Amino acid sequence: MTAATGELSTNAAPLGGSPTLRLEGISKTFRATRALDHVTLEVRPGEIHGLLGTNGSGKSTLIKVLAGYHAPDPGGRMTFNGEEVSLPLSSSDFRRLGMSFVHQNLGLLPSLTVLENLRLKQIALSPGMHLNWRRERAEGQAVLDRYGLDIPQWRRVDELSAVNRALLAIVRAFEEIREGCEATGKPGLVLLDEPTPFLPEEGVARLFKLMREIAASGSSVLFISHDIDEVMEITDRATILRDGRVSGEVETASASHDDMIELIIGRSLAPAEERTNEATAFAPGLSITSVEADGIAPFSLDIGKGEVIGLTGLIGAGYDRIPYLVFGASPATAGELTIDGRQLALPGMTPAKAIAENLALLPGDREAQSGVPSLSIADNMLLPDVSDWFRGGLLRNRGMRNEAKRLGDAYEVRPNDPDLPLAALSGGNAQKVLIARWMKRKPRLLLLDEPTQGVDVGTRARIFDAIAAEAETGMSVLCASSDAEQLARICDRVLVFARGRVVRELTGSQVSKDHITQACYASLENSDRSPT
Ligand SMILES: Nc1ncnc2c1ncn2[C@@H]1O[C@H](COP(=O)(O)OP(=O)(O)OP(=O)(O)O)[C@@H](O)[C@H]1O
Repeated sequence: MTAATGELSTNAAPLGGSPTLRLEGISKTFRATRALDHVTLEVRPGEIHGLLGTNGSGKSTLIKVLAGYHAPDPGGRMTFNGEEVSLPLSSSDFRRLGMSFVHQNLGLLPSLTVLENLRLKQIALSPGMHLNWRRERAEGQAVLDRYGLDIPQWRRVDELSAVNRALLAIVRAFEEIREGCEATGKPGLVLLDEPTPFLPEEGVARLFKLMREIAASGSSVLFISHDIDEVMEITDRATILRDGRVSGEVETASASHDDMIELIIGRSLAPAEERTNEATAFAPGLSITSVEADGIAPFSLDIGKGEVIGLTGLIGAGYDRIPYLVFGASPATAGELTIDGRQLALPGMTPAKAIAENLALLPGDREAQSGVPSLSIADNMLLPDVSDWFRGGLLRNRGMRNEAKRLGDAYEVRPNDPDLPLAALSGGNAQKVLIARWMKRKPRLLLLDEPTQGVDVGTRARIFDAIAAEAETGMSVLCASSDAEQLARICDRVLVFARGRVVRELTGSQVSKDHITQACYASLENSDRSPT
C-alpha cells in the first residue's frame, strides 16, 4: 500500500456540519422479534465510525435496512448529506447518494479476474462486441495504482490471498462512490460489515491504512466488528447496540476497553485467570503420526487427555488444514491416528468414521459446511444424536425441544426458541448452536477451526470457559486459529506453522498473545513462498 492520501481525494467539502448519514428512530420487527428499536445513528464527514454489539443486537439488520434489503417499520427518518431520503433505498439511490457496501462474504465473483471484478459494472453495461478491453485494462490498472494494490489484473479472485480479496472488495466499494463524490463534491460512505475476521495482523494493518485514506479524502466509513481492540484502534467514534437499541455512543479516544465491554454486554467481564509459567503434564491421549497431504509436510503430535493445543501461523501456512485431515473431511495422503492403542489410517478416514470414534469438527466455513439453515435450532443441535430421541419407534419431540432449550440457555442463543429455523438467527447465534451441538456430545477429540469468529465478547468468554470445563473432564482439543488472544486464553501448547510444517512450539508462559504473534511473524522471515 503506497498510495498517497492526496491521490484519493474526492474533493468532498464539509457540508456546514451536516452529518454524512443520520438515522433517526429506525425500527424493524420480524414477527415477534424487535430487531431494531428506534435506533439513532450519526456518521460525520471524514469519520471512521464503529458499530458494535452482541450477537443478535441488530447490526446486520441495520446494514440490511441501509442496503435496501429490509424495509424498516414506518416512522424512521434518514438524511444523507442533509438530504431527506425515503426508505427503503433502491440501488439507484446508493449510486446517487454515494453509498457502497462490503458485506461479510465480500460480494466478489471468485471465478472472474481482478479486472472483471473491478470493472464489472462497466463491462456488464457495454453493448455486445463494443467492449474496449484495452481501455478497461488501463482503467483497471489506474484503480489498482491509485490504491497501491499490487495484484495482477488477470489473476482470478479465487487465487488471491484472503487479505488481497478483502482489499480488492474495499477498493471496489470506494471506487463505486468516488466518481459520484467527485461529481457532486459531497462526501460518500463505505459500509464494512466485519471484513477483518481471519486476517493476520499485517492484513488488518493494510485494511486500516486504506480506511484512513478514505476518511482523509472526506468520505466516511461505517465499520462493524466484534474486535474491540480493532475498533479502538481505527474508529473516531462508535455506536453500540444492545437488544436492538442504542446502548451508547462514544468518542473512541476517550473510552476504555472496559467501557466498551460494559456498553456491549451490559456488565463487566471477569478478568481472565493468570497463566502459570509451568507447562502442565497430561496423561497420554491420542497420537497423530506423520499425517501428510499436498502442501503439508509429515506432521506428528501426541495430544494428552484434557490438553488444548493451538495450531497457528500466517495465512497459507497450512495449520488450518490439519483438523480437516484428521477428521477425514479432506484427503490425507499418509498418516495414522492412534486411539486406545488402535491405529486408524488417515487416508481412509471419513467424517462418518471420525464421528464413530467420537471425534468432532467445527469447521471455519460454517455456512457452507456445518449447519442446515432450513432446519430448526433443535434439529441442528441434536441431529448427530437423533437416534437417542427415539422410543418405541417414535421421536420424542418434547424431550428434544427441552434439551435444545437447555443448551440454548447455556450458550446464550438468542432468541432461544428451539423451533426457529437456523436461518432466522444472526450469524453469531447460529455459531453458538453449532458449538453447543458438538460440545454436548463430549467428544474425545474436539477439532476446531476459528471457533469464536463472529461471536460476541461475552459469549466468547463463555465458550472459553466451556472448553476449559470439558478439557478438565478429559476432552482433548486441537484448535486452528489466527486469533492469538484466543489461543493464549485456551491453549496449553501452541504450534506455529510456516510453509506446511511446524516451525515453533510454544509452551507454559510462552503461550501469550504477544509471543504467539511474534512467533507467527518470525516464521515469515524464513518463508519464501507466500500466496499473492
Ligand atoms: N430474516 C429474519 N427473520 C427473523 N428474525 C430475524 C431475521 N433477521 C434477523 N432476525 C433477528 O433479528 C435480531 C437481530 O439480528 P442481526 O442479524 O441484525 O444481529 P447482529 O447484531 O448482526 O448479530 P451477529 O453479530 O451475530 O451477526 C436477531 O434476534 C435475529 O434472530
